[in-house]
Amino acid sequence: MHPVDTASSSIAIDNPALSVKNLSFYYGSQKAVEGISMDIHQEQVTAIIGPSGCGKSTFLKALNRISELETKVRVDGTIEFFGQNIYSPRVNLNRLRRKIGMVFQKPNPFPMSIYDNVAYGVRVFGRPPRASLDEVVEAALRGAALWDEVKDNLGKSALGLSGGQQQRLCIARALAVKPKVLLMDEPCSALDPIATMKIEELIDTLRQELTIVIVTHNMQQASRVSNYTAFFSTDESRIGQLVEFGPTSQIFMQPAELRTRDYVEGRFG
Ligand SMILES: Nc1ncnc2c1ncn2[C@@H]1O[C@H](COP(=O)(O)OP(=O)(O)OP(=O)(O)O)[C@@H](O)[C@H]1O
Repeated sequence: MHPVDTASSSIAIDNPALSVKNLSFYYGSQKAVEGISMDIHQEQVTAIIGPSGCGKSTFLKALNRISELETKVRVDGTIEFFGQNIYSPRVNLNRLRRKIGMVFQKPNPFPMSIYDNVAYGVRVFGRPPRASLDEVVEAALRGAALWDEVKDNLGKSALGLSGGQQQRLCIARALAVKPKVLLMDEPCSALDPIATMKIEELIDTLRQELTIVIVTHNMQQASRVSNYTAFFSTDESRIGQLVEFGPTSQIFMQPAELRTRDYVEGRFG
C-alpha cells in the first residue's frame, strides 16, 4: 500500500488529518518559516491568519508539497498525513496532491470546456467510461454548488464564467478526484462580496466531508468559516513563526498572546 493512500475510515475521528512537527521551510538557503508544530483536525476548517510575509502561503503549500513545483525548497521537520510522513522519499507526489487538493487566490481554470476542467484530474488518474465520468463531473459540480448554473453549458469554455463561478469550478475540479483535504489560499481575495459569500457557504457545506485549511487576510472571514485558527507572525529576523493556535473562538475572544490580540483587533499587520 502506498503511504499517501493509507488514509482509512478506521481512523478515529479525533485523529488529525495532518500533523506538523517542528517544520522549518527554506527557499534555497533562505529560511521562510521556523519550528511550526500543529495538528489539522479532520473534517474541520482551520484558518491561517497573520501579517503579509509571515509564511502563511509557504506553510499551506508545504502541506501538499506543491511549492516544489515553483522553486528549489528544503524542509526540516515532518508533516504526517494520517500518520504517514509526506516528505518520505517513497511518496508519490501526484497521489499526494490528489488527496490534498488546492485552490488558489486567483481562479485558474484551464482553457478548455467546463466539463473537461472538472474531468481533467480524473482522466489523469485513469480512463473511466464516459457514463461514470459524467456522474463524477455532475457530483463535483453539485458539490461545488455550480451545477445548476452550468448544467446546460458544460461544453462551453470555462474562461467565459464569472470570477466567482471560475473559483467554484476550480473547487469542483479539486473535488472530482475525491481529496481528503482541501487547501485554499485566499480563495476569495479576487472575488466580489456576493461571490465571496457563496464560497463561504460552500466551505460550510464541504466541511461535513472534507478537511479544509484556508489562508485569509479577512479576519471576519476567518471567524465566520473556521473551527480552528493559527496566527502566524515573523520574528525580528523576518522568519515566520506560529504564535498561537486554538479554537477560533478562543483566538478571537481570549487569545493567550498579546501579539495575537493586537492582530485580531486590527492594531497591526
Ligand atoms: N517562491 C519563493 N522564493 C523565494 N522566497 C519566497 C518564495 N515565496 C515566498 N517567499 C518568501 O517567503 C516568505 C513568506 O512568504 P509567504 O508568501 O509564504 O507569506 P504570506 O504570509 O503568505 O504573505 P502574504 O500574506 O503577503 O501572501 C517571504 O519572505 C517571501 O518573500
